[in-house]
Amino acid sequence: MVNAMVALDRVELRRGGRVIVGPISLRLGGEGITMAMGPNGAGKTTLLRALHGLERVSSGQIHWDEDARALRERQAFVFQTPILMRRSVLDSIAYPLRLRGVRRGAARERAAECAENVGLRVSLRKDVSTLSGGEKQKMALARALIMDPALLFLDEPSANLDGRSTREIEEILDHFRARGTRIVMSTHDIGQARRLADDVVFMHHGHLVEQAPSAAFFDAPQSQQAKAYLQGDIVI
Ligand SMILES: Nc1ncnc2c1ncn2[C@@H]1O[C@H](COP(=O)(O)OP(=O)(O)OP(=O)(O)O)[C@@H](O)[C@H]1O
Repeated sequence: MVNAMVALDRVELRRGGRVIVGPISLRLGGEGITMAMGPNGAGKTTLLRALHGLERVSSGQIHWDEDARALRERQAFVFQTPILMRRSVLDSIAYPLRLRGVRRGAARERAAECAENVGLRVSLRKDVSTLSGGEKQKMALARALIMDPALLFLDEPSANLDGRSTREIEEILDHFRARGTRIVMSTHDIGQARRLADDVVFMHHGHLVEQAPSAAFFDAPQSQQAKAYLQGDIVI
């Protein structure tokens, strides 16, 4: 297990003629669950996407530690709105394995196990387009987990889920953290953040406002913006 994972050095992302994130400098360690928090439009999704390599950085640098290379070779992203393919649930989950040349029978067998692990209790022969929002999210999580990722990004993974499904997802994430999966995720669910986070990155208007271990952040947030956000007030 690595002790440090990634350092952002004055990273800025500009889109449409304006800065949407940055400049941000921060360092993330190599273990546990980092929770990106902050109001709508704070830049959480953009930050996660940039870390996953989906967004071009306009200036500054993202330095991955030498030891983090092994993590990066096995990374996955669960999007807020799952990407759907015109396939059955089983074949959608199996898809990443099929892409890597795993035979259909073996890939489907593993896909069924992953569906079971995330509590996806539907017929796996169904077309994914017929799933409910929460079921689609679980399908997306199963599809990410089938690769047994070492580094997992999740953008509000339980935004569409009811309480029970949310807890099921949290148990799964807990389980993967315990197995050493490094998780970086975002949520607006403060209860979820308290339950899961090891450390918090709090953003506002594209800037990093605060970064702290979870207990310190929730017990004694330092910034007015974080205090307001945690109290459910409007963040100015
Ligand atoms: N491709 C883009 N072009 C222009 N602006 C963008 C682009 N992507 C994101 N933005 C803007 O950047 C800002 C940050 O967006 P982002 O989705 O990262 O925020 P967020 O913290 O994840 O928000 P939410 O909690 O609402 O999901 C927003 O103002 C958004 O409109």
